[in-house]
Amino acid sequence: MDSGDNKFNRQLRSNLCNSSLERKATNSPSVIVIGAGFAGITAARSLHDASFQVTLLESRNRIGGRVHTNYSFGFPIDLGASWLHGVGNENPLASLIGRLGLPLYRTSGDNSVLYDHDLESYALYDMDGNQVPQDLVAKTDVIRQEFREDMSIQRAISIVFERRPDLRLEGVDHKVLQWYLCRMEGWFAADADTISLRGWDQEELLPGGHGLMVRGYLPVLNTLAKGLDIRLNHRVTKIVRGHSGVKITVDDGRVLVADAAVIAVPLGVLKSNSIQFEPRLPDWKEEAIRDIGVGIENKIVLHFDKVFWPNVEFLGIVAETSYVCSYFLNLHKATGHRVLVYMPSGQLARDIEKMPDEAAAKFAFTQLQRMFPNASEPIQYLVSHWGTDTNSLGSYSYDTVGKSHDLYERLRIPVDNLFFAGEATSIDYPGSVHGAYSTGLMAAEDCRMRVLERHGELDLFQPVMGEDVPVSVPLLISRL
Ligand SMILES: Cc1cc2nc3c(=O)[nH]c(=O)nc-3n(C[C@H](O)[C@H](O)[C@H](O)COP(=O)(O)OP(=O)(O)OC[C@H]3O[C@@H](n4cnc5c(N)ncnc54)[C@H](O)[C@@H]3O)c2cc1C
Repeated sequence: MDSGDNKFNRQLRSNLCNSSLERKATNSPSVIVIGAGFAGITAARSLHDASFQVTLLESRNRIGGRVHTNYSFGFPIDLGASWLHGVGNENPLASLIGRLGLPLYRTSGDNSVLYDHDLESYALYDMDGNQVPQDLVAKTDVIRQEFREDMSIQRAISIVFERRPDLRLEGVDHKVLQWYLCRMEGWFAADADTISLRGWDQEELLPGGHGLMVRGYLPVLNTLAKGLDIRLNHRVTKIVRGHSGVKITVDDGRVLVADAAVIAVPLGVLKSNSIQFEPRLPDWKEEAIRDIGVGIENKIVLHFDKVFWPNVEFLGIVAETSYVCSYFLNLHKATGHRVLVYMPSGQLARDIEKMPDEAAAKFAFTQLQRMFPNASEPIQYLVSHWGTDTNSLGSYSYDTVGKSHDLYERLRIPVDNLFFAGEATSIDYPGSVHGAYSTGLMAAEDCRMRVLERHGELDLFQPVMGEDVPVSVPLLISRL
């Protein structure tokens, strides 16, 4: 009987006759990295520096993925990630950003309201002077301990209110609570009725607060990508693995082969099954792909010719439901540019993504007019589409109700000579740039070890770049 491996080798040999097949003719181990976002570029950089032959395949006509610095206003605007979460040496990206001398604008302290997705630093008081949400948080935590089954945050809050009607908020207090929920939904890019109570405040936050990348994230990416063999407009459609290598098919029919592959495409893309795996991925991997949530957050960026709003970091509208609440990031305070960024998430983001860009910009402007009836019309706008873009199909991952946080680790674990990277493979920092970066380093190291073990050449190659590079230049942070 023919073993799967023999079949695979025969197939490879026959493909060598195919003019559309490419393989590099050198002896060093070869790796194909799929997806030139932060994770993929980091993995490719690391393996390249460890003397591997690396080819990086990217479906878009640009690098960066969910990091996308746009210059059409004449200055940098990040349409995807814009904050470094955890502005301190513990952040794996700190040394690189510090060496590049890129300035950061800290928008908050560690426990500020802005990023307090676990609701704990509320400063909301009821008419009697009680700090209501603190109590709400404590009671919500009791619900978590009491119920063995996981539930959504929204369900937990309603149980608290059923038991303690005195905690129910009325009038503006209720609306302000909805606004905080709206902020929390922004953090997870998902609605409160889908966010897991168990996972909700379990995320590890690095110390140092949150710093906006004032000049955009692109310079960091460009530095990591320097000198790499990056093939843009190469959408991978099929991945075949066997003991002797991997065979990767691109949408124009070309086939590339290598010793191993690092898969660094977004979780939303894996969920869509637009990449065929042969043989199929194991059940535990498919379950992880299915069960980790992917949320949506978008940015509608409005550029004005004059400033008509107050000099605060965030502007918000409170309302009866979190869906109707909204908030704008004031980039003028951080960068000096006359720009406000509207950031809808969850269902609202999904609904807005169905609109043409002009209507979406108008919608955001209408929200602004509710605060400033005399607001002048924007002179330019930009609208992101992270939910419907086939290259992302979502903004970032989050814990859904009843699913274990270990799924992130399952998504990361290699399958034969396939290694997985990307924000959704980070058990410590999912949904972040530094999480994606760390997983790129990890996948590269796993790949290097496994491939060299197989080649019996573990001593011949340099280790991939580690996270413990000394920080020689401090971060440039305004508002310390
Ligand atoms: C609106 C928004 C705001 C955010 N804000 C922040 C923030 O302030 N701070 C923060 O830390 N994080 C933030 N994030 C999250 C952060 O951007 C992501 O966690 C991180 O960039 C993900 O990197 P990645 O390499 O895992 O994936 P990606 O950056 O998505 O890279 C994957 C790459 O794979 C490519 N690809 C897809 N399909 C294929 C295919 N079939 N073949 C080849 N290539 C393919 C894609 O084009 C993409 O380039 C934000 C995200 C969004 C969307």
